[in-house]
Amino acid sequence: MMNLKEMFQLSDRGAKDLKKGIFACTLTNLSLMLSVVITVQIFWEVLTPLTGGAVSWSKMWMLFGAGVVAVVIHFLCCKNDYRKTYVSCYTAAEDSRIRIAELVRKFPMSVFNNKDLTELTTNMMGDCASIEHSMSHIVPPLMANAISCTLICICVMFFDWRMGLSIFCTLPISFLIIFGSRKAQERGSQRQVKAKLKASEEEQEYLEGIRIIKSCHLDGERFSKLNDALKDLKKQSIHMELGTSVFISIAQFVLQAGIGITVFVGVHLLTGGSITILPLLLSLVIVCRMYGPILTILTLLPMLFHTLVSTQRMRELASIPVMEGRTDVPIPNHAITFDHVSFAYNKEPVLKDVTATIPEGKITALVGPSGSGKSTMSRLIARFWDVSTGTVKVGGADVKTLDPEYLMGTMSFVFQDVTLFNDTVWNNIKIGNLDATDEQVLAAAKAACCDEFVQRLPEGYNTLLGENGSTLSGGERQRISIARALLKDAPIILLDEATASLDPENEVLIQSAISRLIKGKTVLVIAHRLRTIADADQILVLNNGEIEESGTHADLMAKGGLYQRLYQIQAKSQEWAV
Ligand SMILES: Nc1ncnc2c1ncn2[C@@H]1O[C@H](COP(=O)(O)OP(=O)(O)OP(=O)(O)O)[C@@H](O)[C@H]1O
Repeated sequence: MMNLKEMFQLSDRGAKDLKKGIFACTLTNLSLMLSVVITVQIFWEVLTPLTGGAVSWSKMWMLFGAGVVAVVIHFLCCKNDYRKTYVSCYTAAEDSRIRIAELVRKFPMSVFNNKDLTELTTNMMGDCASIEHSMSHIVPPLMANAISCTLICICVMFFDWRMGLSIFCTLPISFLIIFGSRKAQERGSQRQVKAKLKASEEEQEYLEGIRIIKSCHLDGERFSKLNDALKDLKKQSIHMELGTSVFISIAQFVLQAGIGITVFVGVHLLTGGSITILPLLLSLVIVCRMYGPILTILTLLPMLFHTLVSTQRMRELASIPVMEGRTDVPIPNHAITFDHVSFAYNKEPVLKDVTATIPEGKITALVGPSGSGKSTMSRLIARFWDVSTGTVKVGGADVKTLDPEYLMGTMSFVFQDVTLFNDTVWNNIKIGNLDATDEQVLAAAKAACCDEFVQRLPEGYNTLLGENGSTLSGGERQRISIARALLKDAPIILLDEATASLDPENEVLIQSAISRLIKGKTVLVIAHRLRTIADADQILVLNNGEIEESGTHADLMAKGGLYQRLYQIQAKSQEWAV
């Protein structure tokens, strides 16, 4: 049988806290029964004149006093229950979210090809929220009610087994109805979760593409896709709720038939002289008090089944193999080698038997037609993906054996599509090296030609950049990413040159920033504008996943092959005018 930790994908701390929450909730439930017992005693005392006796006021005062103590005990139990339950649920949700975030960091990029970001966001936020809700509002009351009901059931059985049987005889049938419908309820939950994912995906696509939608008048078509997804979500949610409520209602109806049975059996036993009025009274109070928690259990169980669908998805996420490797392998130099490397994202080969060396401290340019595999080569160096055959080595160490974060410590990336965080300019630069001093951050910003445009921003380096730095121009964003790389000061630089034509001023600034960045480093530059790499120490020409030519600019121009053709086409294109 699965334990709580496994069932809800909790950390050790989360499982321990959940047990504490259940214990506290059980105490609260039992403390409530104290007042029931005292109420029955008071009734009994009040009814004494009916049996020819007299009310004992000293006993009555004692019972009132006990009632006040019972209320105080119940209040203290509730307080403890709230504290334990809510601390445990929010701590567990925090642990789960952090664990998923750490897992995601270690996933190979192939995972992101099969899973989109909406699904991961749903895992991180939706599923964790569902577990958070279960741990606060479902599991502790469910378990506590089950424990306290069992204890009370045992006590009642000892007190009078016939009354006990009549109170609880409908219970097994109600539970059978709920458990018997579990598969159907889970299917409903899965369909609802699927519809939720689809709706989130459509919403995200709609919002991200809003500019294209407006400019191309796609409002009707794109909106109808979103509309359909939202309608389906509504339909699945209603089906799920209605499907569940049918079973809950039947189970509750069956359970409440127990009240009639208790009254019937009680009166029968009383008139037959088998019991006195006190056990009958006690049974009636218990049946009224007990059915509340049992009805709650019947309602909470389907919610628990729903949560278990979420935890199953988290279990699947946790079972994806992460990229691991060693951190104690020395990397004595920073030359990079490709040794008979072949690679495919899916079935179609993208790199075919590539063998090449990117020498230490030199600039190697990678050129070739679009889709020839240039970016793929740089991704394999950084171990974003693992090669299918052959080896990629950095400083003689096979990157497949290295821990991805350890490997990443040796290199800096400057991509075309710069990712900026919704934070200040300063913090966006500092991401390159969180241990850098203020002087170092400022020096990197100046060397990357950022200082001048940052000074013009309303709050300088403290200006918030907005989501993905949407307030900056392409050239400014690229300069921030160069400043990050300068700050990181890694020995290997992987540079993806901007394809978008920059204005001459920006281009000069970026070129000068890049020259500072690459000084003395092992550089692999993916070049789109061939004139910028004429001085590279080595140029590798990729075509259709194979290295077709290599040499210096002069060698390749003299050879008259693909490089020369590409160079001439670009030179011609610069003469074009609109
Ligand atoms: N994540 C991915 N999943 C599947 N296929 C991919 C993925 N990334 C790239 N490809 C495919 O691999 C091939 C090589 O892509 P790559 O980005 O390496 O080419 P490139 O030479 O850098 O192109 P460009 O100059 O246009 O940026 C292309 O056919 C592309 O469609």
